[in-house]
Amino acid sequence: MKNSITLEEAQSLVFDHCSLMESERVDLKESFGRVLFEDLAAQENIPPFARSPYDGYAFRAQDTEQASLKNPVILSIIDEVPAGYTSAYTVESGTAVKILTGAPIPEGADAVIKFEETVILENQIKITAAYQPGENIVPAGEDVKRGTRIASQGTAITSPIMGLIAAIGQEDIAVYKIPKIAIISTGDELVDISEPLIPGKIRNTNCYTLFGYIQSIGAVPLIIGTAKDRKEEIAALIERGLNQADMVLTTGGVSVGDYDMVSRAMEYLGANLLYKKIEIKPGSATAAAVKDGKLILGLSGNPSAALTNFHLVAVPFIKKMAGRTNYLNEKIEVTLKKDFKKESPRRRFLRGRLVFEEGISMMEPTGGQGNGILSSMIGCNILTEVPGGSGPKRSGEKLAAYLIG
Ligand SMILES: Nc1nc2c(c(=O)[nH]1)N[C@H]1C(S)=C(S)[C@@H](COP(=O)(O)OP(=O)(O)OC[C@H]3O[C@@H](n4cnc5c(N)ncnc54)[C@H](O)[C@@H]3O)O[C@H]1N2
Ligand code: MOO
Repeated sequence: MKNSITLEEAQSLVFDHCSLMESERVDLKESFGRVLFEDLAAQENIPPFARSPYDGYAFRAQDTEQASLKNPVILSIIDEVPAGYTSAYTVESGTAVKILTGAPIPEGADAVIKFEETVILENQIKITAAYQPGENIVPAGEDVKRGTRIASQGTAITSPIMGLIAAIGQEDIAVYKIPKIAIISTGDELVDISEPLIPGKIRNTNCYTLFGYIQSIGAVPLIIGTAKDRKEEIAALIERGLNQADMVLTTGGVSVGDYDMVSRAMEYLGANLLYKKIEIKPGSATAAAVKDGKLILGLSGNPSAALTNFHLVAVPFIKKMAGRTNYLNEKIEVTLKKDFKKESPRRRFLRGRLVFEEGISMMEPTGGQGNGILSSMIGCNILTEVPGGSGPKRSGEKLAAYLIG
């Protein structure tokens, strides 16, 4: 077991114990946000045939080689092809087929003229300019060529990917199963929303905040319950969580106090403790263990300490387990919009919002930075890093930040 490690060491220790979810097949309509278990390639060209992007006439470009205002070319209309149909005729020299937007280019034709650019005579059209082969023709495979990869394994399915899956005619897709995440709250002081708030007690907020965040990353939260500060009670709930879910999150009871029982409960269960304490602020109070191949991550009771760890350790882990190949928080550079007056003897993460001002990425703090403050998580979409050993930071200074969510 390691004590007091860096964030990166903690991430690498938990990633080493990450088993990817198995696969299942889902209907296309159920696939939004699911993670692809297979590479998707186009078996056919999209679109499948060369088509007209305009309402007009299809003809042979060669017929118009000498065409000009003074020397117009007259072509006979031999057929009409609306979208959804094909023409039975072959366009020979001197002929044209009336074509509607989206219809396949008839055999023999290699150019299209828009209605408004022709003079329409009875059963004939007049063309007064030369057209090049391929002009006004959308080739087969313009969007995606046969054999091209549309999306890779490990990608979360987005709306355009859904559309392209439809384009290749796949009704169902292999995806990773959705991970279930157990949430356990610990602390004698906690009461749930339905219970009276008697002196000395506080409402359990962590459980609901985590519930929402877990849903927001496409995993399924399971509230297992609240344990008093007794290692046996916590261990029993962790055991239940391990039986029902793919990973267990606890909150509270991970610091050094007499009642901080979570790591003791992990040991009591026979779990393999990976680490205690990460060198970050907030969120140093934490512990991680593995049992039955599943991760048990002990988060702090303090809401922002818990959420800093959640976003920097638990979320990448859950995304990785869910099959995502892009599971790490994206790192960007931001300019501080306001001073941060405190010193940071230890590496610190500030809660804020990414805003753009005159093209510059700025960090606007979302509120108080104390480790017990939850309200500054509202609107927070980046955690900005103040390196350990820093003095106060002034507005205008540039810092690294991690996108969360
Ligand atoms: N002597 C020391 N004391 C503390 C240290 C230390 O290094 N030496 N570290 C402090 C830091 S930093 C933190 S963070 C906390 C971590 O404490 P725990 O993670 O063990 O959490 P608790 O003590 O159980 O609770 C802390 C705080 O959060 C409230 N809480 C707990 N659960 C919930 C919940 N589900 N919803 C809302 N709020 C919750 C709890 O009532 C406490 O106020 O330790 C410091 N102490
Ligand atoms: O140790 Mo606390 O978890 O930094 O805020």
